[in-house]
Amino acid sequence: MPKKAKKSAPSLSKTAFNKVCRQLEECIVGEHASAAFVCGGTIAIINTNTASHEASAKISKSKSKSTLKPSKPVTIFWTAKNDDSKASKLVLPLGNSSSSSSTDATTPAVDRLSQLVDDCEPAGFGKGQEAVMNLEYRKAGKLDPEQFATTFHPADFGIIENIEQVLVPNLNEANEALFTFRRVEAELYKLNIYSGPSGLFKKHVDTPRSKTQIGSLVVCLPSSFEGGNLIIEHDGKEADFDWQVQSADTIQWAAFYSDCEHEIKTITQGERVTLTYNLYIADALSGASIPSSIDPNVFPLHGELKTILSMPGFMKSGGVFGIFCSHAYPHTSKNASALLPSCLKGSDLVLYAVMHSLGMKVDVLPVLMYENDDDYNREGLSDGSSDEDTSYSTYKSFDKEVLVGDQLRGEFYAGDFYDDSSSKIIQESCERRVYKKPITWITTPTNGNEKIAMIYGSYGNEP
Ligand SMILES: O=C(O)CCC(=O)C(=O)O
Ligand SMILES: [Fe+2]
Repeated sequence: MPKKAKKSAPSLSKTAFNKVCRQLEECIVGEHASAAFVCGGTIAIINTNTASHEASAKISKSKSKSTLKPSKPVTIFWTAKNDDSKASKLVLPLGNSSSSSSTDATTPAVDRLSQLVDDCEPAGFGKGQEAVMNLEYRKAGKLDPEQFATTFHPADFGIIENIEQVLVPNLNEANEALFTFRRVEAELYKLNIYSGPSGLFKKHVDTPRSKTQIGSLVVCLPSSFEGGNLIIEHDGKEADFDWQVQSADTIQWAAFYSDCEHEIKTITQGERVTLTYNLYIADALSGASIPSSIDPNVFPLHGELKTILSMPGFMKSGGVFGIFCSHAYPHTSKNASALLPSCLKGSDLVLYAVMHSLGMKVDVLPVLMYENDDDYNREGLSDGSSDEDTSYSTYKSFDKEVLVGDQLRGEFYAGDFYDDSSSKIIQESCERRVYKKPITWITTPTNGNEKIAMIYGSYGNEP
């Protein structure tokens, strides 16, 4: 038995190192797989003919979705296209007793709904930089927010708080704020009507209107329709909001991160009337910040990572891990790096918080070049004999190098770097912007990452 007691464990062999990295990868991929990217619920309408406490009782017994207070019927006011001196008014759901109290009670409610449909303009979408109108891709009507008013506001029903809890949680380490306290602000964006038998909106992402935009909220007003499922995808997972069954008498809503690809299946009958809102990250109003009690160490990932990182000999002399984000971010503005940690979504936020709480320094950086090569997922080959620290960057070997920028910034884009015709100055300044330390890549971009890049180049709800 060797007498000499070792002061520290030897570095891991390549084989052992790869094994640990694979474990790390599994934990992170598991976190990506379990993270939420949507939330939603329903709000019953108080039937003004029955006592409201009956309605409330009925709702509180209904399933786990949203069991918030019921809503009064929703009124929409707009100016008629042909007669802008005349304000039109419609109450949904149709046939609710309160609709007969309207000023133009002589017009049947169902005709006023048809009038609203007629007064909408056709809704376009964006294909790359271009505004496009293509009824095969999107068939819907729209009113801009300055063209209508509504009595509905999502904040009245706790929807904003629901969204904050699921999509924008505040994670604090032992009461020490990781980020400034985050709130969600909803900005009314459009009224849309998708009409049977052929209304639809094919796969797209919601084009970020600002660097703090994090998601979209769709509120489906009570109006009977068939079809029209809203399907939202992320990272191979799918959420299917089937609103047709309760469409006639319920408000139904869904919120999701705006980089998640989504579509509206064909509306085969009726009118699917929605209010859409852009969701932004906003700092707490002064004095309004409630310290979060969600500590990153509650996540299973925390324990798993801690075990891995404390393995004797693992990355003994330090190093850099590379992990691909699960979501896309608007990151080209000048203050993107200051904003980004607090705009992180889903599993990216959890990873950031967990790693930070384990004492790691975490940066969010842009990937400037990544080639999807057949060989990219191959683990570094190893003869199992090396004890060298320098072998660390070989867990994943990418055939083409993955280029990472040294920070997020407005003037940075990959084209700078690759354009052969670029002047020397541009190339030199790009050279300085590339992250220089060797990176041990733990994950590969998921299907989603690559698809997102493509989608952003193609279909958005705006150019
Ligand atoms: O109406 C919906 O369900 C979603 C609408 C939508 O995706 C959009 O307006 O961009
Ligand atoms: Fe959309």
